[in-house]
Amino acid sequence: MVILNSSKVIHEALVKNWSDFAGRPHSYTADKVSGGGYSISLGDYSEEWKSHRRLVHSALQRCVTGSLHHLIEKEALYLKQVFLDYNEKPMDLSEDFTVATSNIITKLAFGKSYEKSSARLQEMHDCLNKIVSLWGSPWISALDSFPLLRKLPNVPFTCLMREVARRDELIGGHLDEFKKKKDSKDFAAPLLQYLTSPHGKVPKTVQNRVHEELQSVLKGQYPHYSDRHRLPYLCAVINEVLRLRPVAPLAVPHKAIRDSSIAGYFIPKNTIVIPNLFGAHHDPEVWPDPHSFRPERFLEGDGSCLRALIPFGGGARLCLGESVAKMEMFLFTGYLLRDFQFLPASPEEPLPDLRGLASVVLKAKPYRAIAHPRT
Ligand code: HEM
Repeated sequence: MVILNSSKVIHEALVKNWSDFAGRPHSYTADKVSGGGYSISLGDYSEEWKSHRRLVHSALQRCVTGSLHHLIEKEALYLKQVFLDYNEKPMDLSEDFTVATSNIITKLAFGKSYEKSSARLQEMHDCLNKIVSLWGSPWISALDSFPLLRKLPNVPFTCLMREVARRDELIGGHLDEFKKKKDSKDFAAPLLQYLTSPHGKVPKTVQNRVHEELQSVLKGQYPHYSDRHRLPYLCAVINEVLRLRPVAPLAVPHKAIRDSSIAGYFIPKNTIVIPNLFGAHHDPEVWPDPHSFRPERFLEGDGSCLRALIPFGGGARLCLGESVAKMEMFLFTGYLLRDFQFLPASPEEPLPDLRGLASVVLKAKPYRAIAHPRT
Protein backbone atom coordinates (compact mmCIF):
# COMPACT_ATOMS: atom_id res chain seq x y z
CA MET A 1 0.00 0.00 0.00
CA VAL A 2 1.23 3.50 -0.83
CA ILE A 3 -0.08 6.69 0.80
CA LEU A 4 0.32 9.88 -1.22
CA ASN A 5 0.62 12.96 0.98
CA SER A 6 1.23 15.88 -1.36
CA SER A 7 -0.83 17.48 -4.12
CA LYS A 8 2.08 17.09 -6.53
CA VAL A 9 2.36 13.30 -6.24
CA ILE A 10 -1.42 12.86 -6.03
CA HIS A 11 -1.68 14.84 -9.27
CA GLU A 12 1.08 12.79 -10.89
CA ALA A 13 -0.65 9.49 -10.03
CA LEU A 14 -4.34 10.34 -10.42
CA VAL A 15 -4.25 12.86 -13.27
CA LYS A 16 -1.00 12.54 -15.25
CA ASN A 17 -0.90 8.74 -15.09
CA TRP A 18 -4.66 8.35 -14.65
CA SER A 19 -4.91 5.18 -16.70
CA ASP A 20 -2.37 3.36 -14.48
CA PHE A 21 -4.22 4.12 -11.24
CA ALA A 22 -7.87 3.94 -12.31
CA GLY A 23 -8.66 0.71 -10.44
CA ARG A 24 -10.38 0.13 -7.10
CA PRO A 25 -8.98 -2.52 -4.76
CA HIS A 26 -11.11 -5.54 -4.06
CA SER A 27 -12.18 -5.88 -0.42
CA TYR A 28 -14.56 -8.28 1.30
CA THR A 29 -16.61 -5.55 3.00
CA ALA A 30 -16.74 -3.21 -0.04
CA ASP A 31 -18.00 -6.16 -2.10
CA LYS A 32 -20.73 -6.82 0.45
CA VAL A 33 -21.81 -3.16 0.57
CA SER A 34 -21.81 -2.71 -3.22
CA GLY A 35 -23.46 -5.97 -4.28
CA GLY A 36 -20.22 -7.53 -5.53
CA GLY A 37 -18.36 -4.36 -6.59
CA TYR A 38 -21.23 -3.38 -8.86
CA SER A 39 -21.21 0.36 -8.18
CA ILE A 40 -19.48 3.36 -9.73
CA SER A 41 -17.50 4.35 -6.67
CA LEU A 42 -16.41 0.86 -5.57
CA GLY A 43 -16.38 -1.06 -8.86
CA ASP A 44 -13.01 -1.90 -10.44
CA TYR A 45 -11.95 -0.42 -13.80
CA SER A 46 -13.64 -2.40 -16.59
CA GLU A 47 -15.51 -1.80 -19.85
CA GLU A 48 -18.83 -2.19 -18.03
CA TRP A 49 -17.78 0.26 -15.29
CA LYS A 50 -16.61 2.80 -17.93
CA SER A 51 -19.93 2.76 -19.77
CA HIS A 52 -21.85 3.00 -16.48
CA ARG A 53 -19.78 6.02 -15.40
CA ARG A 54 -20.08 7.68 -18.85
CA LEU A 55 -23.86 7.30 -18.77
CA VAL A 56 -24.24 8.86 -15.31
CA HIS A 57 -21.72 11.59 -16.12
CA SER A 58 -23.60 12.69 -19.23
CA ALA A 59 -26.94 12.57 -17.36
CA LEU A 60 -25.53 14.75 -14.56
CA GLN A 61 -23.98 17.19 -17.04
CA ARG A 62 -27.38 17.60 -18.71
CA CYS A 63 -28.90 18.37 -15.32
CA VAL A 64 -26.14 20.91 -14.60
CA THR A 65 -26.66 22.74 -17.89
CA GLY A 66 -30.44 22.26 -17.67
CA SER A 67 -32.76 22.82 -14.73
CA LEU A 68 -30.45 22.06 -11.81
CA HIS A 69 -29.95 25.76 -11.16
CA HIS A 70 -33.69 26.30 -10.77
CA LEU A 71 -33.99 23.28 -8.49
CA ILE A 72 -31.19 24.46 -6.18
CA GLU A 73 -32.64 27.99 -6.10
CA LYS A 74 -35.98 26.58 -5.02
CA GLU A 75 -34.39 24.56 -2.20
CA ALA A 76 -32.28 27.58 -1.11
CA LEU A 77 -35.38 29.78 -0.88
CA TYR A 78 -37.22 27.05 1.03
CA LEU A 79 -34.26 26.82 3.43
CA LYS A 80 -34.42 30.59 3.89
CA GLN A 81 -38.06 30.28 4.96
CA VAL A 82 -37.22 27.43 7.36
CA PHE A 83 -34.51 29.59 8.99
CA LEU A 84 -36.86 32.60 9.19
CA ASP A 85 -39.47 30.40 10.89
CA TYR A 86 -36.96 29.54 13.64
CA ASN A 87 -37.24 33.19 14.62
CA GLU A 88 -33.60 33.40 15.81
CA LYS A 89 -33.99 30.36 18.09
CA PRO A 90 -30.70 28.37 18.37
CA MET A 91 -31.06 25.26 16.19
CA ASP A 92 -28.98 22.45 14.70
CA LEU A 93 -29.01 23.83 11.16
CA SER A 94 -27.09 20.87 9.74
CA GLU A 95 -30.30 18.80 9.69
CA ASP A 96 -32.00 21.35 7.42
CA PHE A 97 -28.95 21.51 5.14
CA THR A 98 -29.01 17.72 4.91
CA VAL A 99 -32.69 17.73 3.92
CA ALA A 100 -32.06 20.43 1.28
CA THR A 101 -29.05 18.70 -0.31
CA SER A 102 -30.61 15.26 -0.19
CA ASN A 103 -33.76 16.65 -1.83
CA ILE A 104 -31.64 17.74 -4.78
CA ILE A 105 -30.30 14.21 -5.18
CA THR A 106 -33.72 12.54 -4.74
CA LYS A 107 -35.28 14.97 -7.20
CA LEU A 108 -32.57 14.12 -9.76
CA ALA A 109 -32.79 10.40 -9.11
CA PHE A 110 -36.49 9.78 -8.38
CA GLY A 111 -38.17 13.05 -9.42
CA LYS A 112 -39.29 13.59 -5.80
CA SER A 113 -38.43 15.75 -2.78
CA TYR A 114 -39.45 15.32 0.86
CA GLU A 115 -40.41 17.36 3.93
CA LYS A 116 -38.01 17.14 6.89
CA SER A 117 -40.74 15.33 8.86
CA SER A 118 -41.35 12.74 6.11
CA ALA A 119 -41.03 9.21 7.50
CA ARG A 120 -39.59 7.97 4.20
CA LEU A 121 -36.86 10.62 4.21
CA GLN A 122 -35.99 9.93 7.85
CA GLU A 123 -35.84 6.21 7.17
CA MET A 124 -33.49 6.75 4.22
CA HIS A 125 -31.19 9.09 6.22
CA ASP A 126 -31.18 6.78 9.21
CA CYS A 127 -30.24 3.84 7.02
CA LEU A 128 -27.45 5.67 5.11
CA ASN A 129 -26.02 7.17 8.33
CA LYS A 130 -25.91 3.73 9.92
CA ILE A 131 -24.12 2.25 6.89
CA VAL A 132 -21.47 5.01 6.95
CA SER A 133 -20.86 4.73 10.68
CA LEU A 134 -20.91 0.91 10.87
CA TRP A 135 -18.63 0.55 7.87
CA GLY A 136 -16.02 2.75 9.60
CA SER A 137 -16.03 0.48 12.68
CA PRO A 138 -12.84 -1.52 13.44
CA TRP A 139 -14.94 -4.68 13.96
CA ILE A 140 -15.87 -4.51 10.32
CA SER A 141 -12.54 -3.30 8.82
CA ALA A 142 -10.87 -6.28 10.57
CA LEU A 143 -12.80 -8.62 8.27
CA ASP A 144 -10.84 -7.32 5.27
CA SER A 145 -7.46 -8.14 6.83
CA PHE A 146 -8.29 -11.33 8.76
CA PRO A 147 -10.46 -13.69 6.67
CA LEU A 148 -10.75 -16.19 9.53
CA LEU A 149 -12.83 -13.65 11.48
CA ARG A 150 -15.51 -13.90 8.78
CA LYS A 151 -16.46 -17.30 10.18
CA LEU A 152 -17.18 -15.92 13.67
CA PRO A 153 -20.37 -14.12 14.75
CA ASN A 154 -19.96 -10.36 14.32
CA VAL A 155 -22.86 -8.18 15.53
CA PRO A 156 -21.78 -4.91 13.82
CA PHE A 157 -21.35 -6.76 10.51
CA THR A 158 -24.79 -8.38 10.84
CA CYS A 159 -26.25 -4.88 11.46
CA LEU A 160 -24.37 -3.52 8.44
CA MET A 161 -25.77 -6.26 6.18
CA ARG A 162 -29.27 -5.59 7.53
CA GLU A 163 -28.91 -1.87 6.69
CA VAL A 164 -27.51 -2.64 3.21
CA ALA A 165 -30.58 -4.82 2.50
CA ARG A 166 -32.84 -2.03 3.84
CA ARG A 167 -31.05 0.54 1.62
CA ASP A 168 -31.57 -1.61 -1.49
CA GLU A 169 -35.21 -2.11 -0.64
CA LEU A 170 -35.84 1.61 0.04
CA ILE A 171 -34.05 2.84 -3.08
CA GLY A 172 -35.57 0.07 -5.19
CA GLY A 173 -39.02 1.14 -3.94
CA HIS A 174 -38.43 4.80 -4.88
CA LEU A 175 -37.17 3.81 -8.34
CA ASP A 176 -40.14 1.52 -8.97
CA GLU A 177 -42.55 4.31 -8.04
CA PHE A 178 -40.76 6.71 -10.35
CA LYS A 179 -40.85 4.25 -13.26
CA LYS A 180 -44.63 3.85 -12.81
CA LYS A 181 -45.13 7.64 -13.00
CA LYS A 182 -45.12 7.65 -16.80
CA ASP A 183 -46.05 11.32 -17.20
CA SER A 184 -43.47 12.57 -14.71
CA LYS A 185 -42.71 16.20 -15.51
CA ASP A 186 -41.30 16.93 -12.06
CA PHE A 187 -37.85 17.67 -13.29
CA ALA A 188 -36.63 18.26 -16.81
CA ALA A 189 -33.79 15.77 -16.66
CA PRO A 190 -34.24 13.12 -13.98
CA LEU A 191 -31.26 10.81 -13.97
CA LEU A 192 -33.37 7.74 -14.46
CA GLN A 193 -34.56 8.85 -17.88
CA TYR A 194 -30.99 8.67 -19.13
CA LEU A 195 -30.16 5.51 -17.26
CA THR A 196 -33.07 3.44 -18.61
CA SER A 197 -33.08 4.59 -22.38
CA PRO A 198 -24.37 11.37 -8.51
CA HIS A 199 -17.25 22.70 7.61
CA GLY A 200 -15.75 24.79 8.96
CA LYS A 201 -16.70 27.73 11.17
CA VAL A 202 -17.07 30.93 9.21
CA PRO A 203 -16.22 33.86 11.42
CA LYS A 204 -18.59 36.82 11.48
CA THR A 205 -16.16 39.10 9.66
CA VAL A 206 -15.86 36.55 6.80
CA GLN A 207 -19.67 36.43 6.58
CA ASN A 208 -19.81 40.21 6.45
CA ARG A 209 -17.22 40.33 3.71
CA VAL A 210 -19.19 37.81 1.60
CA HIS A 211 -22.36 39.82 2.22
CA GLU A 212 -20.67 43.08 1.20
CA GLU A 213 -19.33 41.47 -1.97
CA LEU A 214 -22.80 40.15 -2.86
CA GLN A 215 -24.37 43.55 -2.22
CA SER A 216 -21.81 45.53 -4.18
CA VAL A 217 -21.66 43.17 -7.19
CA LEU A 218 -25.28 42.06 -7.44
CA LYS A 219 -27.04 45.11 -5.99
CA GLY A 220 -29.43 43.05 -3.86
CA GLN A 221 -30.14 40.30 -6.42
CA TYR A 222 -29.60 36.64 -5.59
CA PRO A 223 -26.51 35.16 -7.24
CA HIS A 224 -26.71 33.08 -10.39
CA TYR A 225 -24.07 30.38 -10.93
CA SER A 226 -22.69 32.36 -13.88
CA ASP A 227 -21.88 35.20 -11.40
CA ARG A 228 -19.18 33.09 -9.73
CA HIS A 229 -16.34 34.81 -11.61
CA ARG A 230 -17.56 38.16 -10.27
CA LEU A 231 -17.72 36.88 -6.67
CA PRO A 232 -14.12 35.86 -5.93
CA TYR A 233 -14.38 36.15 -2.15
CA LEU A 234 -17.45 33.88 -1.94
CA CYS A 235 -15.61 31.30 -4.10
CA ALA A 236 -12.50 31.65 -1.91
CA VAL A 237 -14.58 30.94 1.24
CA ILE A 238 -16.04 27.77 -0.30
CA ASN A 239 -12.57 26.65 -1.46
CA GLU A 240 -11.07 27.28 1.97
CA VAL A 241 -13.82 25.15 3.63
CA LEU A 242 -13.10 22.33 1.14
CA ARG A 243 -9.36 22.66 1.79
CA LEU A 244 -9.55 22.72 5.57
CA ARG A 245 -12.12 19.93 5.90
CA PRO A 246 -12.27 17.80 2.70
CA VAL A 247 -15.46 15.72 2.73
CA ALA A 248 -13.54 12.53 1.86
CA PRO A 249 -10.18 13.03 3.66
CA LEU A 250 -8.60 9.89 2.17
CA ALA A 251 -10.67 9.96 -1.04
CA VAL A 252 -11.48 6.36 -2.02
CA PRO A 253 -8.55 3.90 -2.41
CA HIS A 254 -7.22 3.50 -5.97
CA LYS A 255 -5.45 0.46 -7.38
CA ALA A 256 -2.59 0.28 -9.92
CA ILE A 257 -3.97 -1.68 -12.85
CA ARG A 258 -0.48 -2.15 -14.34
CA ASP A 259 3.17 -1.64 -13.27
CA SER A 260 3.87 2.09 -13.01
CA SER A 261 5.85 4.65 -11.01
CA ILE A 262 5.17 7.62 -8.75
CA ALA A 263 7.83 10.27 -8.01
CA GLY A 264 10.43 7.95 -9.55
CA TYR A 265 9.53 4.95 -7.33
CA PHE A 266 8.45 1.69 -8.96
CA ILE A 267 4.80 0.82 -8.18
CA PRO A 268 3.86 -2.78 -9.06
CA LYS A 269 0.47 -3.74 -10.50
CA ASN A 270 -2.27 -4.19 -7.87
CA THR A 271 -0.66 -1.80 -5.35
CA ILE A 272 -3.31 0.04 -3.33
CA VAL A 273 -2.82 3.80 -3.58
CA ILE A 274 -4.42 6.08 -0.96
CA PRO A 275 -4.60 9.77 -1.88
CA ASN A 276 -4.33 11.59 1.47
CA LEU A 277 -6.32 14.69 0.48
CA PHE A 278 -6.39 15.98 4.07
CA GLY A 279 -2.57 15.73 4.29
CA ALA A 280 -2.14 17.39 0.89
CA HIS A 281 -4.45 20.23 1.96
CA HIS A 282 -2.39 20.84 5.12
CA ASP A 283 1.08 20.67 3.53
CA PRO A 284 2.90 23.74 4.97
CA GLU A 285 5.11 23.94 1.85
CA VAL A 286 2.02 24.78 -0.18
CA TRP A 287 -0.31 26.29 2.43
CA PRO A 288 1.39 28.67 4.91
CA ASP A 289 -0.31 28.43 8.32
CA PRO A 290 -2.29 25.41 7.04
CA HIS A 291 -4.60 25.00 10.06
CA SER A 292 -6.00 28.54 9.88
CA PHE A 293 -9.18 29.44 8.01
CA ARG A 294 -7.88 32.06 5.60
CA PRO A 295 -9.91 32.40 2.36
CA GLU A 296 -7.60 35.25 1.23
CA ARG A 297 -4.93 32.67 0.34
CA PHE A 298 -6.98 31.88 -2.80
CA LEU A 299 -6.97 35.53 -3.87
CA GLU A 300 -3.23 36.07 -3.43
CA GLY A 301 -0.33 34.96 -5.61
CA ASP A 302 -0.27 33.19 -8.95
CA GLY A 303 -3.21 30.77 -8.62
CA SER A 304 -0.97 27.90 -7.42
CA CYS A 305 -3.31 27.42 -4.40
CA LEU A 306 -6.21 26.62 -6.68
CA ARG A 307 -4.11 24.09 -8.58
CA ALA A 308 -3.13 22.38 -5.30
CA LEU A 309 -6.76 22.10 -4.11
CA ILE A 310 -8.01 18.55 -4.80
CA PRO A 311 -11.14 17.88 -2.67
CA PHE A 312 -12.78 15.90 -5.50
CA GLY A 313 -9.79 13.64 -6.28
CA GLY A 314 -8.84 13.45 -9.93
CA GLY A 315 -8.37 11.53 -13.17
CA ALA A 316 -10.48 8.54 -14.14
CA ARG A 317 -12.06 8.50 -10.66
CA LEU A 318 -12.68 12.21 -10.27
CA CYS A 319 -15.82 12.71 -8.15
CA LEU A 320 -18.79 12.24 -10.45
CA GLY A 321 -20.85 14.78 -8.53
CA GLU A 322 -18.25 17.58 -8.71
CA SER A 323 -20.27 19.97 -10.87
CA VAL A 324 -23.52 19.30 -8.99
CA ALA A 325 -21.76 19.81 -5.62
CA LYS A 326 -20.01 23.02 -6.79
CA MET A 327 -23.26 24.56 -7.97
CA GLU A 328 -25.04 23.57 -4.75
CA MET A 329 -22.30 24.99 -2.51
CA PHE A 330 -22.13 28.23 -4.46
CA LEU A 331 -25.89 28.87 -4.52
CA PHE A 332 -26.68 27.72 -0.97
CA THR A 333 -23.81 29.73 0.49
CA GLY A 334 -24.56 32.79 -1.65
CA TYR A 335 -28.31 32.79 -0.95
CA LEU A 336 -27.98 32.20 2.79
CA LEU A 337 -25.10 34.61 3.46
CA ARG A 338 -27.01 37.27 1.51
CA ASP A 339 -30.00 36.92 3.86
CA PHE A 340 -28.58 35.77 7.21
CA GLN A 341 -25.77 36.19 9.64
CA PHE A 342 -25.00 32.90 11.43
CA LEU A 343 -24.20 33.40 15.11
CA PRO A 344 -23.19 31.12 18.00
CA ALA A 345 -26.20 29.76 19.94
CA SER A 346 -25.07 31.63 23.08
CA PRO A 347 -21.79 33.04 24.47
CA GLU A 348 -21.46 29.89 26.65
CA GLU A 349 -22.16 27.34 23.94
CA PRO A 350 -19.01 26.38 22.02
CA LEU A 351 -18.75 26.92 18.27
CA PRO A 352 -18.92 23.77 16.08
CA ASP A 353 -16.02 21.43 16.81
CA LEU A 354 -13.71 21.54 13.79
CA ARG A 355 -12.35 18.04 14.35
CA GLY A 356 -15.69 16.61 13.26
CA LEU A 357 -16.56 12.91 13.03
CA ALA A 358 -14.32 10.96 10.68
CA SER A 359 -15.57 7.82 9.00
CA VAL A 360 -15.70 7.12 5.26
CA VAL A 361 -16.55 10.82 5.11
CA LEU A 362 -15.72 13.68 7.47
CA LYS A 363 -18.89 15.11 9.06
CA ALA A 364 -19.48 18.02 11.41
CA LYS A 365 -20.48 17.05 14.96
CA PRO A 366 -23.95 18.25 16.00
CA TYR A 367 -23.99 21.95 16.83
CA ARG A 368 -26.51 24.74 17.31
CA ALA A 369 -26.43 28.20 15.75
CA ILE A 370 -28.75 31.18 15.27
CA ALA A 371 -29.76 32.29 11.79
CA HIS A 372 -30.12 36.06 12.28
CA PRO A 373 -31.96 37.66 9.30
CA ARG A 374 -30.19 40.66 7.77
CA THR A 375 -32.43 43.63 7.42
C1 HEM B 1 -18.54 18.75 -1.64
C2 HEM B 1 -19.06 17.62 -2.11
C3 HEM B 1 -18.25 16.40 -2.56
C4 HEM B 1 -16.92 16.13 -2.39
C5 HEM B 1 -15.83 16.98 -1.71
C6 HEM B 1 -16.68 14.83 -3.02
C7 HEM B 1 -15.44 14.19 -3.08
C8 HEM B 1 -15.22 12.96 -3.67
C9 HEM B 1 -13.94 12.26 -3.67
C10 HEM B 1 -12.65 12.76 -3.01
C11 HEM B 1 -14.11 11.11 -4.36
C12 HEM B 1 -13.04 10.03 -4.61
C13 HEM B 1 -12.24 10.40 -5.84
C14 HEM B 1 -11.12 9.40 -6.10
O1 HEM B 1 -11.31 8.19 -5.93
O2 HEM B 1 -10.02 9.86 -6.51
C15 HEM B 1 -15.48 11.07 -4.82
C16 HEM B 1 -16.01 10.05 -5.58
C17 HEM B 1 -17.31 10.04 -6.02
N1 HEM B 1 -18.28 11.00 -5.80
FE1 HEM B 1 -18.06 12.70 -4.74
N2 HEM B 1 -17.86 14.37 -3.55
C18 HEM B 1 -18.84 15.30 -3.30
C19 HEM B 1 -20.17 15.24 -3.71
C20 HEM B 1 -20.70 14.28 -4.53
C21 HEM B 1 -22.05 14.29 -5.05
C22 HEM B 1 -23.10 15.40 -4.78
C23 HEM B 1 -22.19 13.17 -5.80
C24 HEM B 1 -23.38 12.69 -6.58
C25 HEM B 1 -24.17 13.51 -7.27
C26 HEM B 1 -20.91 12.45 -5.76
C27 HEM B 1 -20.65 11.25 -6.41
C28 HEM B 1 -19.44 10.59 -6.39
C29 HEM B 1 -19.20 9.30 -7.08
C30 HEM B 1 -20.22 8.48 -7.86
C31 HEM B 1 -17.86 8.96 -6.84
C32 HEM B 1 -17.11 7.73 -7.33
C33 HEM B 1 -16.41 8.06 -8.66
C34 HEM B 1 -15.64 6.85 -9.22
O3 HEM B 1 -15.24 5.97 -8.48
O4 HEM B 1 -15.43 6.84 -10.45
N3 HEM B 1 -20.04 13.16 -4.99
N4 HEM B 1 -16.15 12.20 -4.38
